Amino acid sequence: MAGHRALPGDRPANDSTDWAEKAAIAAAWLELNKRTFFDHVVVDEAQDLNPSQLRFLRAVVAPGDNDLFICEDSHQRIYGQKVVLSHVGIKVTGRARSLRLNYRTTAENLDWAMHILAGGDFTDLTGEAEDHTYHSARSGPQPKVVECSSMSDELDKAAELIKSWMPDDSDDDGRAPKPEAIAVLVRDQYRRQTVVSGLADRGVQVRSVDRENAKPGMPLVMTMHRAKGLEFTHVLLFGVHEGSVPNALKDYKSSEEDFKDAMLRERSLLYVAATRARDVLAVSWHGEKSSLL
Ligand SMILES: Nc1ncnc2c1ncn2[C@@H]1O[C@H](COP(=O)(O)OP(=O)(O)OP(=O)(O)O)[C@@H](O)[C@H]1O
Repeated sequence: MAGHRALPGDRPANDSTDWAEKAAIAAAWLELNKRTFFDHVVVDEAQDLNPSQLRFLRAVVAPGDNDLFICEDSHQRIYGQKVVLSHVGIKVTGRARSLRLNYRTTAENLDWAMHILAGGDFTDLTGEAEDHTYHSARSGPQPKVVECSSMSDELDKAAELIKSWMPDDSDDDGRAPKPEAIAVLVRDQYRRQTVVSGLADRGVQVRSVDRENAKPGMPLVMTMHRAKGLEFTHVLLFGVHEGSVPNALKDYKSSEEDFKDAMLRERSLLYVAATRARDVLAVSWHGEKSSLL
């Protein structure tokens, strides 16, 4: 079994090639020399791998029963471009299965999150259109939608919400959330800093989380990208306004195809962020409401 994690922050291992190029070179070497190193490889979050990384994974494992086990969710593709597995030599025809039951979040939160996906045109790694229907057997409150008049107002409302979510000393029935199970998710590091200091000014101490593991004891503030794969009992999506989520995407305006794909990733980012909430979800913005909402 092998593990590989590709993150946007991956830096070139030396000055000449980046990780995608290394994967392409390694795949070509393995194919040319007819070498494999593993009998079985399990891949998670495969929607975020690029073609050369997938080609490398195909090349490094010996063809046989259960050689490659790939988990992917095209709705959570927040990095990279669309890939079709058959184009990189991975044949899955007739062997792919869709999982539709969400164990994490409530039906109310899931419905809200699926509504964001509904405007997108998603395809899975087999190249088939992906439908947006998931189910949850759990239920809870409707997501809270908080329109604010200014940044200061949005921070005031965020502080109120977090205080109301914080465990009360008198709670001893075990149902109060742990502080670190409360998260504020923001678009970028700049907004993260604004939220951390704005909440501190309002008497709410929170912990900013970057690459390190989150420590317990305080609510957490992190980017939506950083929250991928994590879950919290309470989540506030802060600053969901036009120009933030979706981002301005100025770099993609020259090609319609690239722009559409970048917009799909923005949709996925908001979907990923919303589905981090197990129980309680709130979303706030000021200015122009996000067109994805
Ligand atoms: N069969 C199950 N019964 C009860 N709870 C489950 C079951 N499977 C998963 N869960 C719970 O659902 C949540 C999500 O599970 P998991 O992280 O494995 O899903 P995932 O598909 O990797 O999520 P994502 O990709 O959205 O981060 C976790 O809290 C996990 O404990």
